[in-house]
Amino acid sequence: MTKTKLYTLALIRSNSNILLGMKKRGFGVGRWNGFGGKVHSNETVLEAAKRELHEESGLMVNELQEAGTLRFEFIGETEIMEVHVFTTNKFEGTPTESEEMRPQWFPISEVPFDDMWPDDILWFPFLLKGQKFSGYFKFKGHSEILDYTLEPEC
Ligand SMILES: CNc1nc2c(ncn2C)c(=O)[nH]1
Repeated sequence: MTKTKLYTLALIRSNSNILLGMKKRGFGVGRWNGFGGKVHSNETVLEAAKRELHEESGLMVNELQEAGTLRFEFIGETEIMEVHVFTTNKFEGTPTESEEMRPQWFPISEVPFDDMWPDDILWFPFLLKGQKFSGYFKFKGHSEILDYTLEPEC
C-alpha cells in the first residue's frame, strides 16, 4: 500500500539569477537543488516551505508563489514523495551556508543541471516561464527516470 509523504521545494529568484544549494548530507547529497524538506504534522505546506527555506538558506520570505507539484515514485519503495514547489523573488536576508546546504547564485542560463536531480531539467522551463506544472516521475535508483508525465496546470 503506497502512502504519500509531503515535501516542499523553494526556488528563489533575483533578476536573472536563481539560488540553489549544494546538498551536504542526506537525500540528494552532492546535487544542487532548491531549498525544502518534510512537512511536519503541525504545519501547512506553505509554513513548512518558509521554515525549510529559512533553516537551509537563512532567507526569510513573507510570500511564496505556488509553482507546481511533483510526485516521485522510487522502484522498490512504498512511499510516494509529493513535492510542492514554490518560488519568489521577494526575500530578506543573505544566503548563508547551513549544515544541510551551501547556497550559491546561478545565472538562469547557467543552471548546473548535470549536477541536479535528472527531472529538474524537464520542469525548470515551466518554473522559469511562470507556468504552473504537475509532474510524476518513476525513478530506478536516484539517477534513472523509467517514465514520467509532466503537464502545465492552470
Ligand atoms: C527525485 N527527484 C527530485 N527529488 C527532489 C527534488 N527536490 C527535492 N526532492 C526530494 C528534485 O528536484 N527532484
